[in-house]
Amino acid sequence: MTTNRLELLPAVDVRDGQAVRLVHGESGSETSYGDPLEAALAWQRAGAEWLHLVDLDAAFGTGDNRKQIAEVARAMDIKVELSGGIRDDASLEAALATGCRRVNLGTAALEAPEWVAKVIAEHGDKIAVGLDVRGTTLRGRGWTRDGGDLYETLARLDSEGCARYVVTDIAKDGTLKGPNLELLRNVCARTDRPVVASGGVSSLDDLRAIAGLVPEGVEGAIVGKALYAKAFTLEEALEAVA
Ligand SMILES: O=C(O)c1ccccc1N[C@@H]1O[C@H](COP(=O)(O)O)[C@@H](O)[C@H]1O
Repeated sequence: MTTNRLELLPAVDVRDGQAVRLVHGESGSETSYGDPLEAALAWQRAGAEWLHLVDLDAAFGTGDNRKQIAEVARAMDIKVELSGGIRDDASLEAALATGCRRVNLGTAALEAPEWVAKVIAEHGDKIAVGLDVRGTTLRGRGWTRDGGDLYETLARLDSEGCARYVVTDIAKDGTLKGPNLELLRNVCARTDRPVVASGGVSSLDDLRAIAGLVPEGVEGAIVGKALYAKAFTLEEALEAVA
């Protein structure tokens, strides 16, 4: 169900215990922004309704930050979208046990389609799928491996009842080069499920442009680097899309 106002999801991506931002999702491109809990609490204090919380080590397969991620999720009064390394029953159960509002499945949607269909049927809108793309090719395992065609996978997930998609243009992610509005429009044209935009937001005008796609099915936007780089404040961002 889409709302009229664009939802904003400030991001806290955790690598090796630190809040970081990557460029194009590339391992080794990290800029560190300190303690993840402090970052998350700062976004909550600034008025966020959602937190997009990512275990990057689990996504890359370089370990995990599960205990710390659970502490952050549990400390939040706001809704949490949790992702990274949720690929089987045990990791899904652990993620949902944090009290998060929903989880985002990436690699599993590409490599374990039967399991994903099963958990969509079991958990409904607690499951979103992250469609992380280069061009129209999906990428999994920390965005290091090709995982099939965007629109074929979208059609399959739609038929299985997937409630929502988080669409990331990897070429834009962490670059402050503006969102891929064409990609968002194209995905919205192929599904009636809400879409959360991710990647490239650099300015309040970018957020206003994404907000202009709400009637087409965009429900929210993840904002990372721009907030950490202080291109604008979260308060200004919330005001811009109000
Ligand atoms: O958010 C990133 O910058 C990122 C970079 C590289 C890989 C993953 C990234 N993010 C999130 O990870 C999940 C996918 O994890 P998995 O494939 O399910 O283990 C995806 O939803 C992104 O939100």
